[in-house]
Amino acid sequence: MSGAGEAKPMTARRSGPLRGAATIPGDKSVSHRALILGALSVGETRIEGLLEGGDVLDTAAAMRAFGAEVERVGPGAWRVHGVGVGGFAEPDDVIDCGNSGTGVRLIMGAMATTPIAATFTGDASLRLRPMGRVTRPLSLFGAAAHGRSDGRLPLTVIGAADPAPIEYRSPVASAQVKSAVLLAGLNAPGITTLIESEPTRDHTERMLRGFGAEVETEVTAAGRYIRLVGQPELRPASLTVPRDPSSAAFPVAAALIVEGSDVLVPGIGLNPTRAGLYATLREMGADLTFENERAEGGEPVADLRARFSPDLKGVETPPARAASMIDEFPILSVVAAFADGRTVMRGVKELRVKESDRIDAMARGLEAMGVRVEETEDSLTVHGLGAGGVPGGGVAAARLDHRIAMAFLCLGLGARDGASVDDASPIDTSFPGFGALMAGLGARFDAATAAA
Ligand SMILES: O=C(O)C1=C[C@@H](OP(=O)(O)O)[C@@H](O)[C@H](O)C1
Ligand SMILES: C=C(OP(=O)(O)O)C(=O)O
Repeated sequence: MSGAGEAKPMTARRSGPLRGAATIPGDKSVSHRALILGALSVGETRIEGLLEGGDVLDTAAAMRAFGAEVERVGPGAWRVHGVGVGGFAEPDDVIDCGNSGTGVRLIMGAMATTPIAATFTGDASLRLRPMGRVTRPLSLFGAAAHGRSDGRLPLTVIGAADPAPIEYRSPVASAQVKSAVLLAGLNAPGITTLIESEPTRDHTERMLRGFGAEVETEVTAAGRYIRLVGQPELRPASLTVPRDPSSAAFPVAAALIVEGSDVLVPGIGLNPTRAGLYATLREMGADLTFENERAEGGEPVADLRARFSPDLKGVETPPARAASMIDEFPILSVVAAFADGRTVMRGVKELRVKESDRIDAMARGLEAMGVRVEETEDSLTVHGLGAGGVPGGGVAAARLDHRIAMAFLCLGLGARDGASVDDASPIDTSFPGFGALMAGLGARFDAATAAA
């Protein structure tokens, strides 16, 4: 869905207490992988709790274009009839991955070792994002990629007819790069090895095992060696997608900064490779508890409870933690504005190549709300104003970035004069129903830009 829709300006007013339980949609990372691995297995996969946001719906459409049967059988309930490893058909049109870096990069990996060609595109945000990080390792399997300069979309991948397995050390801490290499390795004979220096989210490895592939991870002083045995026959699976911790972060953060709040978000995925925000919030002094810790669908989950936290303190987040909270820095920056003292986020240059340059988007938006910030290429510092101390009243540019839009709407709920975003429409890519869910807790969003 790459058409530029109409912008939807939105304003959040300063809110009374947020209270109640909030049902968060399914995890976006797990949802993409469930559709792709379902399409690569032989037979019928059943998925419950699939995220029905724009990004994942684009991946579902792409899997159909490569020949899988993908059918919605009820709310969040999907059926995928796969074509098997190496069984992808050549799509007869361009694959449009909309706003989704995960979608396009994982699908390029999944088709790169099958002798077919596919052309990929996306919306104005995705067309600016670097694809060379994926096409470079895919070329080592024997695939070719022809795109715009700097590997930008639109881009055509010609899959390798006679793929050879590779050993590849990822130069960036990226689960998308890792996953693209592992998915390509599925159709290469022998062992494909991906080495990462920092752990990144491991949903691909977990789910590949669940579909019957042999994947082992060895942690050494030289890095994490992830080895996949190629050309398995993937068995279809029945899986339930955990609720998305990256989406849960928004109502949780809003509860921490709005006086009198007490919010429960049940059944949230708490895979340690995703949980860095929650560790950070606790270090800041957040009143955050984890109840009913359990395992669901191969992933650890818990019920999170967040209460208003008037005594938050600024902290430093170390580079080694960045990957485990990479999508949460926008909302952490908002919480940091309501803390006492400085919060310094280090090792975050990957934020510059997300749906927007998130360091710049947060810095300019926070300044518009009366918050002082400093940035370097690789860090963001927010000078907190304490509980109730954020003036707000500005308009933040969302820049086609769902997380920037949600972060500033949450800020408005705790700021003296509220906050506006110029376009809330990207929110549907990852968190359909965000406005209704927040309204259910007591938040007020108006469809207009009130601030000047
Ligand atoms: O693999 C995934 O599902 C994702 C990996 C991360 O991207 P990078 O791999 O680029 O860090 C993250 O930002 C994205 O939202 C989802
Ligand atoms: C970076 C994100 O997604 P993607 O890379 O899949 O576009 C995100 O959801 O914050």
